[in-house]
Amino acid sequence: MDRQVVVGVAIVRRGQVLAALRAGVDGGWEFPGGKVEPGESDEVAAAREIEEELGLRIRVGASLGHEEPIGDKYVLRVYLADLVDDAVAPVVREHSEIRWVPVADLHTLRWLPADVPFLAELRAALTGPREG
Ligand SMILES: Nc1nc2c([nH]c(=O)n2[C@H]2C[C@H](O)[C@@H](COP(=O)(O)OP(=O)(O)OP(=O)(O)O)O2)c(=O)[nH]1
Repeated sequence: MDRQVVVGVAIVRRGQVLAALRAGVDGGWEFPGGKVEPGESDEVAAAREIEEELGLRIRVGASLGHEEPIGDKYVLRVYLADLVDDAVAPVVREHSEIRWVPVADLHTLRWLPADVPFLAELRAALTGPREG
C-alpha cells in the first residue's frame, strides 16, 4: 500500500518561520499541517489544515523538494507558504505552543525526527546560495 502523505507547512513571515509544538510523549516541534485526504492535492490539504489549526489563510508555494518517511505508513512533504494577510495573528487551536522563529535559529528547537532533514533545505530556500 502507498504511504499516506502528510504535508507540513513552513509559513514564512518577515524572515521568521512558524513552528508548532505537538504535545505528548511523541511530541516535538513540527511544521503545522496534517494528512492529505483522498482526492485532495497537497496544496489544498495544506491550506485546509492551516485554516483549521491556526485560523490563517495562506498562499502555498514550492515544495522543499524531498520527502521523508514517518514510520512505515506516512511520508512527510514540506511546502513553503506565506500569509494572505500579514497582519492576521495565528490562533492556537491544536498545538501546545507556537513560535515565530528566525530562520537562523530553527535548528535550536527539538523537532520531530522526520522534520530535521528539512531544516537545511528551508534555510537554503530562504537565504539563497552563499557567495564564495
Ligand atoms: N503536521 C505534521 N505532522 C508531522 C510532522 N512531522 C511528523 O513526523 N508528523 C507526524 C505526526 C503525526 O503522526 C502525522 C500527522 O498527523 P496529524 O495529526 O497532523 O494529521 P491530521 O491533522 O490529518 O490528523 P487526523 O485527522 O488524522 O487525526 O505526521 C510535521 O512537521 N507536521
